[in-house]
Amino acid sequence: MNCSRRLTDTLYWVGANDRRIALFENVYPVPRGVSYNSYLLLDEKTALFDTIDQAFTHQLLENVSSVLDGRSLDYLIVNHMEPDHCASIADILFRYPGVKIVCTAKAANMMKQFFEFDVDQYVVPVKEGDTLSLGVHTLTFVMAPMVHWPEVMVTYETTEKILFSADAFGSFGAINGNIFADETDYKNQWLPEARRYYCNIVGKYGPQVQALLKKASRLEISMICPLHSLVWRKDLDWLLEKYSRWSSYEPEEKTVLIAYASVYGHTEQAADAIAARLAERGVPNIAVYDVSKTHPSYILADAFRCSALVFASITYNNGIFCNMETLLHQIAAHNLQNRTVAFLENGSWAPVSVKHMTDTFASLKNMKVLEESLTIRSSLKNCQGDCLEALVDSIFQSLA
Ligand SMILES: Cc1cc2nc3c(=O)[nH]c(=O)nc-3n(C[C@H](O)[C@H](O)[C@H](O)COP(=O)(O)O)c2cc1C
Repeated sequence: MNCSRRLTDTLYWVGANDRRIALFENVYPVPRGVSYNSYLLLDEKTALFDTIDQAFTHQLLENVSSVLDGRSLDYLIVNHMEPDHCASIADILFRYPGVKIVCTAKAANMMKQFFEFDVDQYVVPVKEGDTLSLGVHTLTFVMAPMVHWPEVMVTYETTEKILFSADAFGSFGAINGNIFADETDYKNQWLPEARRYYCNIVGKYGPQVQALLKKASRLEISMICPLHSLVWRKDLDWLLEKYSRWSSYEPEEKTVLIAYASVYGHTEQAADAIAARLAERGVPNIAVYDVSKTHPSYILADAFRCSALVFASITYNNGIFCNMETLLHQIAAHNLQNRTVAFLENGSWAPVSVKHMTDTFASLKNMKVLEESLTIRSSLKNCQGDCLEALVDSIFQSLA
C-alpha cells in the first residue's frame, strides 16, 4: 500500500517509519522509532532524493511507483552513503534501469565498496556549485563533508527554495502522520530527541556544521527536508539558531547537569544535596542523572544544553566507575567545549576518581574545572557541610 505524502505541488515524501528498531546505529535507544526519509520531485524530469534502509525498501518502491504513476525515474540524487539512506540503491536501479545517479566522487567510491553493480555506468559526479535542471526546478549541489560522513552533500532546489539537508536537521522519532514540524508541539514533544540526535550523531563535527550553516545563510530557504524525521517549512530561523548554538558548543541554558555513579547510594545522596541547594538558590531546569540508569546519549544531549556540569563518581577498582567512564569518554569524543565543570569523588579506602575524571577532560577546549572538588569517604558527613556549600556557591557563581 502506498504511504507517500505530498509536501508541495510537485514534491512527495516517499520514505518509511521504523518503530521496531531498538538501537539506532546499534548504539542509541530510539523508543519512538525513527523515519528514513526519501523525497520524489516530479518535473519534466523526475528525481528521487536518497533511498532508505534495506528493511523498508518494499515501502519505498511502492511509494515511488505510486507517485510516478507510470513515469520513469530519471535521477537518483545520493546526498549520503550511509546504509540507512543508500541501502535501496540497487533495488531502484533494478526497477528503473535508465536512472542516472547524481552524487559526489567520494560517494561514488563508497558505492563501489557497498555494491556490486557497475557504479560508473550510472553515476554523474557533481561538485560544489554544479547545477542540474529538471525542467522548472533546478538543483544546486552544496558539499557538506563530515556533516556526518566525508562524502556528504546537500542539495538546494532553487525554484521552490527547498534544502535537502542529508542528516543535518534530522531527529530521532518516527513521523506520526504529522510530517511538518509546525504541525507538532515541537519544543515539548520533539526538541529533546532532535537535540539528542544532533549531539550524538553530528555533535563531534561542530566546525563542519558551522561551515554548512555559513553556506546555508547565503540561500533563501523555504523548506528543509532532512533524511530523518520532520520537514520544516516555518520557524526556520529558530531551527538554524539551535544548530548554530549546538555546533559552536555554546550552552542553551544557564543551568546545571549533575551525573553521578553510585553503588550503595551515598554518592547519589551528595548529588541530590547539590541539586537541592542549587534549586534553593533559584537555578531552574537542573538535570540529575544516574549514569547506570540512563543511556549516555541522553546525558550527552543534556550536557550540550546546560552550562555547568557536575560529575560525581565512586572510586571503582582504583579508577572511575565503569558507566561514568563511558559517559565521560562519550562527552570527550564529541568535543564538548565551553562549560564549567566540577568533580566529586567517593572511596572507602583510596579515592582517586577526581584525578581520573580530570584527565579524561584534559583535551577538551574551554572547560573551566572548578578548584572546589569534594572527596567523600564512604558517606558525606555533616562536618563536610562547609565544603559542600563552597562547591555549590562556586557552581552557582559560574551561572552568572
Ligand atoms: C567493586 C568495587 C571496587 C571498589 N574499588 C574501590 C577503590 O579502588 N578505592 C576506594 O577507595 N573504594 C573502592 N570501592 C568502594 C566504593 O568506592 C565506596 O564504598 C563508595 O563509598 C561507594 O559509594 P556509594 O555509596 O555511592 O556507592 C569499591 C567498591 C566496589 C563495589
